[in-house]
Amino acid sequence: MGQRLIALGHQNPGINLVAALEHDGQPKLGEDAGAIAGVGPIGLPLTSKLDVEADALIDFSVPAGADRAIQTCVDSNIALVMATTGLTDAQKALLHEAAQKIAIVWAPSMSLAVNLTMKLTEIAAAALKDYPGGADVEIIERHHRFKEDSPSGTALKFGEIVQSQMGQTKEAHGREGRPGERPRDEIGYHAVRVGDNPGEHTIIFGLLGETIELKVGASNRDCYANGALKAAQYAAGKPPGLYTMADVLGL
Ligand SMILES: NC(=O)C1=CN([C@@H]2O[C@H](COP(=O)(O)OP(=O)(O)OC[C@H]3O[C@@H](n4cnc5c(N)ncnc54)[C@H](OP(=O)(O)O)[C@@H]3O)[C@@H](O)[C@H]2O)C=CC1
Ligand SMILES: O=C(O)C1=N[C@H](C(=O)O)C[C@H](O)C1
Repeated sequence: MGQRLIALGHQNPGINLVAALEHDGQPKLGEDAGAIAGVGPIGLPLTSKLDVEADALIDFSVPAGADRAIQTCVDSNIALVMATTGLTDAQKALLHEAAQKIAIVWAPSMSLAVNLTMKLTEIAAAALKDYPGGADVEIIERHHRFKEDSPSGTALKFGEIVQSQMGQTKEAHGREGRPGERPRDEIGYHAVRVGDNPGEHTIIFGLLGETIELKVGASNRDCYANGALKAAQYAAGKPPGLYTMADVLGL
């Protein structure tokens, strides 16, 4: 994601890239970030410390990196776009705390199509919450083989949206053996890891007699990078608070 952020940020006239950050142990520190991202040298060496003025920082890294990103933004009083998934409960609490001091856009998916599908999911879940006989909700996600967290942050967010409307109390992560009849008040999650898939989510509402499926998929990762750049523009200069991609996109 870092490489696409650099490439698309460099091409975007509304963005001025001032630093490209990596962790202390990254062997490419000092190399030009544009060259690494495939757009040719842009005069920004990969660095592990933010030592220039900036309006916003975008974090696509790992949970350990997210901690440092939050601290850097609070210390430097700059806006944060938190795109990293798989955060611990303690890190989520830290984000809420930091949002008292700085503007933070926090979303498991920066994609317009995904965030719009979240709205559609909310509508479907609200409409089906009292459906006679019950509606079974299953969420299937597919991602590339390199993904470290499962299920995806986006799948969990879809589940949260469904749960907020329909009130399910149980979760199932895959099924095997003889788990028996499916409880009505369960959300099922299924994480598929295949090749270089940039991300697909399907939310199934299964009724007796018919089925609704909401499906959203990326063709490449630029939807996430462009969304994150838009979120940075939105958050720069905003008062402290926790903002969503729905805020950024006006959904
Ligand atoms: N919100 C959204 O729209 C999206 C979110 N994501 C999320 O973003 C995150 C990154 O995804 P992706 O780019 O595919 O992952 P990658 O593994 O390709 O990149 C992770 C980057 O973080 C670096 N890193 C590793 N350890 C640390 C550390 N301790 N501190 C700081 N940086 C570190 C890695 O460096 P090194 O190469 O040396 O290991 C690498 O550059 C994931 O959580 C993913 O789920 C992804 C796409 C969209
Ligand atoms: O790791 C990825 O690739 C992605 N991660 C995010 C997630 O966990 O939801 C968003 C997107 O689906 C791509």
